[in-house]
Amino acid sequence: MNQYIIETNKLSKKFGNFIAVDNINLKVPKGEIYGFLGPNGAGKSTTIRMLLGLVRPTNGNVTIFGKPMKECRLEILKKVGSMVEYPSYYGHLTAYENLDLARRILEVDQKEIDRVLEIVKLTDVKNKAVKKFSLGMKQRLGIAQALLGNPELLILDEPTNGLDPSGIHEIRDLICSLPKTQGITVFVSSHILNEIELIANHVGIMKKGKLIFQGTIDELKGKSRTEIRMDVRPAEAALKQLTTKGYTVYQKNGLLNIQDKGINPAHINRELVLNGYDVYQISSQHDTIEDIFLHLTDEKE
Ligand SMILES: Nc1ncnc2c1ncn2[C@@H]1O[C@H](COP(=O)(O)OP(=O)(O)OP(=O)(O)O)[C@@H](O)[C@H]1O
Repeated sequence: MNQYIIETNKLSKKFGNFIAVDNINLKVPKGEIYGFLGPNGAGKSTTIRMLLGLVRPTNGNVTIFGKPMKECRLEILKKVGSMVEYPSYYGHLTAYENLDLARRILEVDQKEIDRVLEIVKLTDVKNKAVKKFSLGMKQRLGIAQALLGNPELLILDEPTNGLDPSGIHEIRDLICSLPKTQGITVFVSSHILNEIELIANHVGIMKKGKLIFQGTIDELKGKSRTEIRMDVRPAEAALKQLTTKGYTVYQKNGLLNIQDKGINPAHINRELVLNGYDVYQISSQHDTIEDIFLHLTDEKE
């Protein structure tokens, strides 16, 4: 079988003349947590709706479990669990009763209810009315519902939206456990990199409908730039010296700055000192992964 659980080929969606999703080629490896990132309006939800067959692509196609969505929709969706909006429940019914309704519609065995409640750690409160649940508990119940029938793939659209830090923590731990304990591949969207960085091994980053990055978290970190700041005198002459050596240098507030990938402050320091410049101060700073994300998704760029 194909090594990718989800693959899209030039997947696109237009609403009138507006291109919400523009030619994206997603590759989601089996057994991994794939973080689907991007600012609000970048096209994440529209993509997810196409993955679930809820929205028809304008162009391109979706392959899940190696099968084409267009022809094998029902067969595929039997093995996919999803939570794409705030889940809605009957507040006066218990967690168990709500899941019982859902599992009847899905035609899965009643035993599934206790299994999924255990995974999301809601067994102790299964007989409590859902109206008494916190938002975090409701989200966990939504994930429990998505797990009914033991899917191979779970698709979650912003599952931590609106949660407090402890609720976020609970959902994060739960998502992290799923590939290991249940062998499930998880595709999860978020507009917050920090959340995804802690759980995902692979990420796709959307900006204005385009997939501008796809790869591992380590590959994303590899895009980090180093910024070197120096107090060198005389500054003008030092700037010329470094420029002739091929560095792109600019002057700001009397200091010289170089911003690039893979530059070494020790090499620059040596170059300056050996050529008779006085280096009063030199510092280097790496982009954090958050800086890289903001830089990639910056609307101005
Ligand atoms: N049915 C629709 N008709 C017209 N435009 C739409 C429709 N659905 C989405 N859009 C537009 O497509 C763009 C992408 O929306 P989408 O919801 O996919 O983004 P998103 O990345 O999920 O952001 P958010 O997190 O805010 O939902 C937005 O500009 C949105 O206004």
